[in-house]
Amino acid sequence: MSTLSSTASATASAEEYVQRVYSEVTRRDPLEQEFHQAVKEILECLVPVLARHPQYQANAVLERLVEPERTISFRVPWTDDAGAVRVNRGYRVQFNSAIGPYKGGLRFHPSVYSGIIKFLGFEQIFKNALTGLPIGGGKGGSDFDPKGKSDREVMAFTQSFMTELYRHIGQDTDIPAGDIGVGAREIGYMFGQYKRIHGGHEAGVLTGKGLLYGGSLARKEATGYGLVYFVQEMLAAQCQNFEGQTVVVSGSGNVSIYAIEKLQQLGALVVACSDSGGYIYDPQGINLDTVKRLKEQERARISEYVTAHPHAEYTEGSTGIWTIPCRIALPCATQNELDEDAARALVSGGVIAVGEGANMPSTLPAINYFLQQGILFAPAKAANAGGVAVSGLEMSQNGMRLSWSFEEVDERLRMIMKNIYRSSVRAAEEYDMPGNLVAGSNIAGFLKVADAMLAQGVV
Ligand SMILES: NC(=O)C1=CN([C@@H]2O[C@H](COP(=O)(O)OP(=O)(O)OC[C@H]3O[C@@H](n4cnc5c(N)ncnc54)[C@H](O)[C@@H]3O)[C@@H](O)[C@H]2O)C=CC1
Ligand SMILES: O=C(O)CCC(=O)C(=O)O
Repeated sequence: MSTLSSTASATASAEEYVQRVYSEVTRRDPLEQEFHQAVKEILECLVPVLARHPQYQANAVLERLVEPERTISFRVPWTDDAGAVRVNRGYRVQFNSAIGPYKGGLRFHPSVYSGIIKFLGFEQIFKNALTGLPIGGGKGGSDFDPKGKSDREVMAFTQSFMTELYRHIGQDTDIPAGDIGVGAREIGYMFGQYKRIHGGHEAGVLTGKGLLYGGSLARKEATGYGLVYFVQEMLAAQCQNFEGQTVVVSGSGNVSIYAIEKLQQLGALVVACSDSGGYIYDPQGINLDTVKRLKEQERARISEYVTAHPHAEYTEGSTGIWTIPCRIALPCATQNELDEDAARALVSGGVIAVGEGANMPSTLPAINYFLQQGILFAPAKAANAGGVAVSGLEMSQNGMRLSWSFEEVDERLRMIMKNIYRSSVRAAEEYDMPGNLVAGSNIAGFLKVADAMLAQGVV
């Protein structure tokens, strides 16, 4: 066979393999749509890798990758302020430990079900591999809604959640952290309960802890800052930077707030942000002190921003934010918040770069549209890996019983984001998709995990 026809037949066989694995995923768990979407995006990028390296198919690497090593689901009973007993469902998916202990956040949001936790856990495997740190992939959470709950109710829920979760986690087995609805308050209550049940001060069992009891400086800032560092690399490769650029950032939680902070430090004009109720547009530039006060202290709605800044506008409904003309857009709220219509609106509005701070914020048609239009696109797995990377650094500090300065952690974060950018660019080039960081990051993450799996035999 000529080289050309043997390459074509290897590609056809890899395509058929990917299709078979994907069909099996959808057949086994037909309702887990977000998980299907995450699997589809990755598997499609892997065709050239599988064609070039038949050992992955021969050893059923994909079949093993899409099946979590362990899935835990449990009852979480707690008592509300009126004395009524409430019951939520808790989850922890321990997806893949080929390169280290399971690592990934906990999400508390009413939309949580197995499909959300599995998509997040699956993404986490490759993201964690990209950081270069020895951490495997996992994720967890609950359909508990912290919105409108008193501190006492949140404490009662989180203590009950940890009363079951504690037996499945540990500093060398599985290390949870925060995600949507889980911040410093929730991590603090969970750490207290873990310590009480388990005994001893096992600092490395959770990350995102408060600075007084084993947390790392710069963990709070890490995902947002890391996202901006990644996009900075992508812009620099085109001789561009953030100075004077108009930026739209969705969400107003942990990731968004610290992305906005770093953007403003770098001279960008951030004109909009949002929450699940709607978005604010402030042509003079978002006042971050007001957003921090509303979101970090008062747990208020973003609509209240206009009380302090009457020249700004509030619009109900969060998706309209993408119709605001801007040069750079950073979706930092939630999955599938940016669809193809939104992508078209952004391109019409002059966007040159999109960086994903949230996990899977863009739908597949939106991603394809950006790529077709030549928009610089920083995919979540690579661009938002700064949070888990600094969680890994928090674990290192806990293990060594010391604390690094903010500057030291921030510098390490900057280097990690630079390395993720470079390895994604390199992998895209090696597989003939130059500039496609979606393919590059999926391939670079996959190769590390797949080779570690091969080295460890059929487990
Ligand atoms: N916290 C972290 O270190 C990391 C978070 N992420 C991802 O970043 C995203 C945001 O997470 P966090 O900031 O930690 O959560 P958070 O709970 O601090 O904030 C979430 C924000 O998104 C808003 N939101 C929720 N649904 C929305 C919608 N449909 N439209 C507009 N706004 C909406 C909420 O009102 C809130 O302002 C999630 O996708 C999460 O998985 C990714 C990597 C690390
Ligand atoms: O810091 C961590 O361990 C997890 C962060 C996270 O959940 C994510 O990267 O999506």
